[in-house]
Amino acid sequence: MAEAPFNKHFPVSWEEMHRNAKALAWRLIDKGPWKGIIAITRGGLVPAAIIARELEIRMIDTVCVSSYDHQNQREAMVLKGTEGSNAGDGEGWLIIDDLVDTGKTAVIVRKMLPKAHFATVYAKPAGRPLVDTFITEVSQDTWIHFPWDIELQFSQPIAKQRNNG
Ligand SMILES: O=P(O)(O)OC[C@H]1O[C@H](OP(=O)(O)OP(=O)(O)O)[C@H](O)[C@@H]1O
Ligand SMILES: O=c1[nH]c(=O)c2nc[nH]c2[nH]1
Ligand SMILES: [Mg+2]
Repeated sequence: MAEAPFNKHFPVSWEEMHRNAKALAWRLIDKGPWKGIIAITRGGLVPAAIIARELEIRMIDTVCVSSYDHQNQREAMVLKGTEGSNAGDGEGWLIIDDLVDTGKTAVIVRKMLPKAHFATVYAKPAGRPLVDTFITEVSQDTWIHFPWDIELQFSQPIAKQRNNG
């Protein structure tokens, strides 16, 4: 699959992630009650844990999907679906992921749980129509760097990043 041109970089700290996941919990509390959460691994695990804590949800399961090797999107692999969970068609359940980008992962998981409420912390325009609730939108050519993927190091001035395309 062609490599997406990510011209902009959007690093997210643990504090921002916590704050935004909590903001998502605030949006979701009045849309409940929720029977449980399906976290899309691995990125959905962190916001799912924060939302589960805030909404006092203890029924949590996973759908395991992998579709990127770092920034290169490839065919999505479903490593585990909803078999064994009691989510049924998803009615009353929350699906949580860190972000929706092209929306491919969301399409796959929505098919498994057509009646679930799909919520992400971040959304890019191509995936946005597939999400019921999200907090922050970034442009399609932005790569979001999550705190579990990064470490502190020197960063180029924005002007230099622009010049390098
Ligand atoms: O909207 P899409 O274009 O499908 O991209 C979004 C998905 O990609 C990332 O997961 P990834 O497949 O990289 O696996 P990971 O969560 O284990 O890092 C991210 O966590 C979303 O699940
Ligand atoms: O860490 C990530 N940042 C992103 O912007 C992204 N898009 C798809 N998958 C992603 N993973
Ligand atoms: Mg993921």
